[in-house]
Amino acid sequence: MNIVCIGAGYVGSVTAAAFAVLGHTVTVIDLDPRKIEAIRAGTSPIYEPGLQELLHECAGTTLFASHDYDAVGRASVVFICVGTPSKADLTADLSYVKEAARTIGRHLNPDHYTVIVNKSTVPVGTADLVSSLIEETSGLTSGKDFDVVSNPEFLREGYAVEDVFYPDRIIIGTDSSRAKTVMRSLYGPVLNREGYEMLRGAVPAPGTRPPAVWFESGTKSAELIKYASNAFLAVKISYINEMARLCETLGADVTDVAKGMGLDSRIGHKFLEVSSGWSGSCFPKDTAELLATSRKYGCEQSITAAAVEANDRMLLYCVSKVQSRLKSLPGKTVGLLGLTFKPNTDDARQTQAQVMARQLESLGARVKVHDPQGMEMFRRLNPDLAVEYCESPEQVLAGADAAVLLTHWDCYLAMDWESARPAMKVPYLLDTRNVLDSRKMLQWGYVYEGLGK
Ligand SMILES: NC(=O)c1ccc[n+]([C@@H]2O[C@H](COP(=O)([O-])OP(=O)(O)OC[C@H]3O[C@@H](n4cnc5c(N)ncnc54)[C@H](O)[C@@H]3O)[C@@H](O)[C@H]2O)c1
Ligand SMILES: O=c1ccn([C@@H]2O[C@H](COP(=O)(O)OP(=O)(O)O[C@H]3O[C@H](CO)[C@@H](O)[C@H](O)[C@H]3O)[C@@H](O)[C@H]2O)c(=O)[nH]1
Repeated sequence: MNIVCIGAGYVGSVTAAAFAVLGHTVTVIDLDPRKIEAIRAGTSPIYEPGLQELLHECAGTTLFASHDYDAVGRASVVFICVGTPSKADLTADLSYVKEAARTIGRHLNPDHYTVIVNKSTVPVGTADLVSSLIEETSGLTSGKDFDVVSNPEFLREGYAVEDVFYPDRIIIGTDSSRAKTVMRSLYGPVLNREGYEMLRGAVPAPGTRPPAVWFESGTKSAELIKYASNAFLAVKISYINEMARLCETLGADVTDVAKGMGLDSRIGHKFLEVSSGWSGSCFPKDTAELLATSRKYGCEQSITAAAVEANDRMLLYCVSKVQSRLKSLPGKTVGLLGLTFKPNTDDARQTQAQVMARQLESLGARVKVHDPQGMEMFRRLNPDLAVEYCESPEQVLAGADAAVLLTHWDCYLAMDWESARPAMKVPYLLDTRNVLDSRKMLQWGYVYEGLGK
């Protein structure tokens, strides 16, 4: 099939590479010339494990990149994978989706049927909006010349390649049987887990993951499934983080509590890992949009609202731990390890580190930071922060009065903490992920604190 992906970001570049490796002819379109150049050269425009290998395999043979929309006229399927960040009023900014829809309309081929698939996370009703914008600029008729399908994406950054080939479910929101047939044929190899042979071991062996579930619904339900899923996961994390604070007060251990809870198959172990809170380019904006829309329709999602509040409180609680340990922050140096919202990504949009660095600076502390992949984006997104960017975690610890481990990158787990300790002015370490060996850290002279213990 001839496929187009509009947007070469975290979703678009992985989606495009995956379908290209499965043998389709794919053109990825972006406005950013650096991303186009990178894909053409077979190099990854983002840091995502496994993506580089996929791009290397298909760039220039089945995968092409362009800044113009000409390939839309040849495509049977056009994916929309552009960003939907929050606007000032916290609703989703649909300007990129609308612009993409209008431009697709100007390039659609009237001589053949096209399916336009929205993968961006968008408010309920956006598929209908996209459909009417395409009708406006193409002069074609929805349901006859083209259909718009809602196909929300559930990939996780850091595991995006694995998730695209081995999704839990594929949600297809459309009433058009013609569009459903096209989508089923496109996703056939993914449903049948056929990607493995072609990927030469880049993803888990067949049989190690349960089969994907194909689920059809109306467009509105499909759009809401995405927000409902993200909000539910955010609730789960906020729940365990709040429980962690209770554990500290009562003398229980949240790791044991989470393990014990997770043994109930109705609850499960996933998303019960303690942290300073959830963050990143999805949960904050998606919970905000869900709340804004639900309020607009007089149907506030109070559980999601509580999860957001608890999440904000959790981060302030971590700041207060540092503050109470150091007594006063002016003149003190605090090191932050981890600027991305999770390991194995360079994505530094809306992270815990961003909020914590701001809080600490406003309280008078000097802040030093390190991240193995996220420093460039963090610096670009936070030009007003006066933080010192360090080349190594050891450099962050040197001379610091306190350090906070925010993101559990492997390099922080593997570093020589024993040798790094003497360089700290005060060896206080707050491990917000509970990933370091507390016994060893204490033995090496750290004033070590986890969360919920
Ligand atoms: N990042 C994730 O893990 C993830 C997972 C699932 C769903 N989503 C959703 O998918 C969407 C995309 O997310 P992302 O993280 O990939 O975004 P991103 O910001 O990384 O990438 C979006 C890309 O679209 C390009 N773009 C914008 N307008 C364009 C236009 N008119 N024509 C061509 N290109 C255009 C931008 O230049 C950018 O490269 C969002 O709605 C997001 O919520 C993201
Ligand atoms: O037990 C946990 C699990 C996660 N987190 C944090 O929660 C945030 C989100 O983590 P994760 O969900 O793994 O990252 P994303 O890549 O943002 O993926 C989420 O957001 C995507 C964009 O919508 C969806 O596609 C995915 O299904 C959904 O998991 C990060 O800050 C994590 O550190 C925790 O604190 N504890």
